[in-house]
Amino acid sequence: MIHIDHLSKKYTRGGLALDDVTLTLNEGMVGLLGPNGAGKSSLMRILATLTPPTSGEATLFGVSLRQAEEIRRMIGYLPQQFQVYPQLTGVEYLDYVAVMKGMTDKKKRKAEIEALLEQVNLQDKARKRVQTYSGGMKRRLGIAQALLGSPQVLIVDEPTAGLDPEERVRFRNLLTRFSLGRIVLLSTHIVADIESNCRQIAVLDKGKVKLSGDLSELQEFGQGKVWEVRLSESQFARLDPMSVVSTRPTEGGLLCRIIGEVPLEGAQEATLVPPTLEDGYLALLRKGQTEGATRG
Ligand SMILES: Nc1ncnc2c1ncn2[C@@H]1O[C@H](COP(=O)(O)OP(=O)(O)OP(=O)(O)O)[C@@H](O)[C@H]1O
Repeated sequence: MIHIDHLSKKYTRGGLALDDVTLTLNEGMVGLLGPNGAGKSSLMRILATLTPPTSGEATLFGVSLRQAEEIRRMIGYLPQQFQVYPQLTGVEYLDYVAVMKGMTDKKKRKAEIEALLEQVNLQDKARKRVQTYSGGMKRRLGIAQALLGSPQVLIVDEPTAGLDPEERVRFRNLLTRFSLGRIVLLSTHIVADIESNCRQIAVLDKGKVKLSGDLSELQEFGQGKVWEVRLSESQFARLDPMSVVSTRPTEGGLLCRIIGEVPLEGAQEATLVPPTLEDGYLALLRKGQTEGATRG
């Protein structure tokens, strides 16, 4: 279990990135969702002991962040900006990381690296220099290094950025298998990344926890707030773009899926529709902002 207790982070040259965050994260896959600048990376960097909190505390399976050495032995971490020395091959790099993680048995190290390369589908490129890798391949190497040593806690910051759809699915399945009996904390701003396999989610926005619970709670948040309406082009032009989820041209005008408390004035055929998870997320982010979909 991870306990995060009244954690705040204020950067010297910036505002409050985390504002009194309290969360309990259970075993399994945990999705950390939030828009750009919400504080996801800051929280992950703190949990990975790369930056200290300004105030507050956290424990990972009972170990305090202040015991940084012990925490580092327990975790695997994939940063958002993953950099590798380009002259190394994938295998050389993974071997180096494995040694740094204290894996002294050469034979075991080799076997684990080979297994991981297969899991992230990098066997063919493993003996080529990293400078010849595509962005997605580098990301997969990053995932492999985070998984080395089967850490109790895996912290992955936007791991699917730059992966093609096939690799995205492969990766989700890999993490789901890995999360049995462990905690995998995955940050993203793509709802689909957490939809199929996260038991628990936490939504951050502007450094604050907006919601912590299971997926159904997030979806529920959109209940009674999602409408399908047919609009003329001029009505559409007056809409607050933030409230429009999707638009489809039809014979009678534009069919729009809209998030708001009330249907639009003058709109034809406004129908309240069941929310998707993404609708719930968007409705949650809009909470506190100006409600209503029209500007006049
Ligand atoms: N080193 C830093 N110095 C100053 N401000 C920072 C620093 N790192 C992050 N911030 C600020 O802290 C806030 C939270 O940033 P953070 O990177 O944690 O958010 P995020 O949710 O990971 O965003 P994204 O999805 O865009 O990666 C932002 O306002 C950001 O500008």
